[in-house]
Amino acid sequence: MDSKMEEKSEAVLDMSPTSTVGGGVEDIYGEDRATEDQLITPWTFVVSSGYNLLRDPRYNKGLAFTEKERDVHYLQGLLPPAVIPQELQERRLMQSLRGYEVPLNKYVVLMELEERNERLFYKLLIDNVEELLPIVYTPTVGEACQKYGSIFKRPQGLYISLKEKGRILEVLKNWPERKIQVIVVTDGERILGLGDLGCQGMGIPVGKLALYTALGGVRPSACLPITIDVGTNNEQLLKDEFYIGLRQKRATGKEYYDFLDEFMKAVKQNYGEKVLVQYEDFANHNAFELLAKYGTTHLVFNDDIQGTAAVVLAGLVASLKLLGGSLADHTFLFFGAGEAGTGIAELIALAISKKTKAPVEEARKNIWLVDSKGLIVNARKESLQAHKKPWAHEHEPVNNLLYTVKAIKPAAIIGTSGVGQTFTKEVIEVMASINKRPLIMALSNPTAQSECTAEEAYTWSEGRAVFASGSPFPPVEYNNKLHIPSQANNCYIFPGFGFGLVMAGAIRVHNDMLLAASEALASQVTEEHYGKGMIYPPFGNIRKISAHIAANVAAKAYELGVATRLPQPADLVKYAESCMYTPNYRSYR
Ligand SMILES: O=C([O-])CC(=O)C(=O)O
Ligand SMILES: [Mg+2]
Repeated sequence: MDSKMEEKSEAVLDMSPTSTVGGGVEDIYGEDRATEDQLITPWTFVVSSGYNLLRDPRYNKGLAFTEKERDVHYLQGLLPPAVIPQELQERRLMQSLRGYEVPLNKYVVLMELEERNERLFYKLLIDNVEELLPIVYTPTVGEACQKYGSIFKRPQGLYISLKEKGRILEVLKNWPERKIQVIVVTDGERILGLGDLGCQGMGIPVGKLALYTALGGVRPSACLPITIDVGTNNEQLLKDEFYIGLRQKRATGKEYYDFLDEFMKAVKQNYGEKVLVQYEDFANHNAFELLAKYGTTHLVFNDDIQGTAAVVLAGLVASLKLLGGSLADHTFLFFGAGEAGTGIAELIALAISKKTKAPVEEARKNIWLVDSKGLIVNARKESLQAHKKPWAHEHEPVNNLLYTVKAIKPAAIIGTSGVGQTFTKEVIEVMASINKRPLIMALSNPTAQSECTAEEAYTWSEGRAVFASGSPFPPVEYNNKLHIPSQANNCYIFPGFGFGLVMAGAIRVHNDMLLAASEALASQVTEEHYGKGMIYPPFGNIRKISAHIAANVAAKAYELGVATRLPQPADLVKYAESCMYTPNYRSYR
């Protein structure tokens, strides 16, 4: 970049209230204030018609355009004569989708549909959520990220790479929508349990935001997927001729944090205080720091730390119906002490402390964590990362999961390590010998990273396990009884949680909102579900569940004084339902 350009790009960032150039009220894009040498984006809005209308995924209806619409919008001749309703389009597409055996092919077909006809895509997703969730989300989305370079067709979100350093605000302005409510951002360093996938991690923000709309009701145009590309340490990708990202090792330290700081500032400048930034699949060594750093200045939420925590806490609370006792009566053992492990552990401790009025430090004592070096104990405290230190309890060192289970005798083992097949037959058998109903949570994603399968958990515990996993498993018949595994995945929480924040115009996230979301989810599990061994409600009702979560979260935001949309609606559940995006076609004048 030459020095003149640099000057300009710095100038564009200088839109502080102290700038000497005047600006109109709510001149959030700096267009009024800009001087001649400052850069702005020349926006135009056009009415779509004819061929362009068919190519516009937001408004395209394909063969569902009525005769009148075809007349008025210059579509005659551009479509075959048949006019078919959306329901028939849906039926036809589901039939063709079911014809594909390979899940990745289904993924590609669905993404193409999203690119072609957005409302039809969401109609399919909402009406067939249980069938399509494993395609647009874990496990298939993991494979899609691994092969993203080969299946890439069109960008579905914003790529912000180190090449754009100093110009991130301009890059944000290249996105065609201005009224963004939710951003999901990754830097691709820890995609599910698959590790560093660099720029190809984009599949995750795209998938998460599809669920924001389908499960939570946030309108698609208000969602923005972002991948921050600071390089990758994945040698295989660096050598892959089809890799779509920067071919360099990851930037770290000051360079990384300065870049993220520019991003966070640009986001606030461009979209204001109320845009939600959801951090997704960052590596542990950055995730905690980013959340702590921006939690006090921005509306940020880390799905892997906080979303997973709220979901798992809900499942634990629900499981008490099957296990008996209260949270404070049980011992929990985590295998994996990263974002998910410590995030869940901390929220359990907070929930116990609120209930028993004991200090959080006291509540932590029945919660044990194992990392790659073994049980986290006091003797290791000096060398532990900050997020692990609160979990160092007094115990002799143990560096094997089986021995740890024997020593700690937990009611639940919760796998959050990203390493598959670690809950062995011996581990489950010991859990079953200690507990009448051992709670086994194999949370790592995608399926191959699961600590054990549902079938293994039921078989090895002779049908007594209460089982939940991060990625879906089919029901298992054991001893003539059908066991229905639960899917303890953060997608139960984040869509409703984010929707609640947006609804209330919240400007900060608070732990009490996580507890509120968790309670709302647990309250949706019924006796019928318990009877089948389930500790989460089925996904079929997810929009209703999301409305309850959103309402509880919004209520908490109002109570805490961080809601800006006033006055508070009288019935928040009804209000949430009434605000949700619906995918049926609209009629065009
Ligand atoms: O994406 C999912 O399925 C859950 C999640 O956040 C992760 O595993 O990182
Ligand atoms: Mg994640």
